[in-house]
Amino acid sequence: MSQLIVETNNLTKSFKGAQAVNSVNLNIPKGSIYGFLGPNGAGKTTAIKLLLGLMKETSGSIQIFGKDLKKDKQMILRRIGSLVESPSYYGHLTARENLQLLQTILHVPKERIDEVLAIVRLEKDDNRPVKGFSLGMKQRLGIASALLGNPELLILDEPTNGLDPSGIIEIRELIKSLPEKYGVTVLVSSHLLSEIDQMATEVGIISKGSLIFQDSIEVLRKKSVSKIRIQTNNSKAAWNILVKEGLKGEIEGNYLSFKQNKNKEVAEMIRILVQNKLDVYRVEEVKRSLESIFLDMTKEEKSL
Ligand SMILES: Nc1ncnc2c1ncn2[C@@H]1O[C@H](COP(=O)(O)OP(=O)(O)OP(=O)(O)O)[C@@H](O)[C@H]1O
Repeated sequence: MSQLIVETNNLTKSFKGAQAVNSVNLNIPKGSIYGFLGPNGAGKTTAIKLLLGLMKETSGSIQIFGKDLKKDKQMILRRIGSLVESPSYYGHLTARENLQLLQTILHVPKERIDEVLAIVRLEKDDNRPVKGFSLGMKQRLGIASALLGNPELLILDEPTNGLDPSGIIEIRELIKSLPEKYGVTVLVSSHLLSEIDQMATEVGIISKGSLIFQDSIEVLRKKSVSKIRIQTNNSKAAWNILVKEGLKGEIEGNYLSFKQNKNKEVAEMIRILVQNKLDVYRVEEVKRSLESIFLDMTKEEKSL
């Protein structure tokens, strides 16, 4: 198993008895883009604040870079960059001036400012006051600030919230490039599955404080099993013939639907129907969308 950058053990945070984060075991592998997915109020921000030591857990423990957050907080936090809620900056100062302030606090070389401006593609706007920036540009400056200290782990809480479609694509592409180009592990939260689907390699789904799914994006995608729908000139007759041949299917309106979806099985079904003089109008593959899987998981709150 690959090395875990973040590992939590029964992490729990209660507010007046209500559990915002409930026995969560996060496993974030090194070099991954971990998509932390959940509807609004599910507990994402609370969990992230616990990882950043901004809040104290009620129970459980947090290991980051293989060290206990309670024991080695300063050392761990120095190796993390984060963007939680809106980025903070001075609007009357330029992007470069804002980064210079941070650079002196973090004691990183001046050249790092040009590097992070280039990573987030703000090098041409570096001398403009930030108050004139678009939301997407401000968000990119927030990510530049988070990257300034050369972090090994970058934590981004809903970084695309409030952005227009082109801003969303820019931020997504930027995040996707980070592990490979700069060796950073990324934890990114979102309430949109489509967002996570397009950038994450690992996924954790949180609902009402509990982690209900955690695995690779491929495993989540496999849950969208497909079925085959066939439309003929006589659904009932077609169904009778195929069932007699041992194929299990269902009638759905004008269509027959079958779980058999291997090429050979589909070809066999069509051959049987044609040999029995039925007209085959359409053969389609229907996939359950990831969106519907996510909705089912978060509605039923059952572990998968
Ligand atoms: N400081 C607090 N005091 C009391 N309750 C809180 C506090 N912070 C969060 N909560 C509650 O904890 C639960 C989880 O909230 P959290 O902000 O972590 O969710 P979230 O998944 O980040 O959602 P969103 O995307 O809307 O921010 C919510 O029910 C929220 O009301």
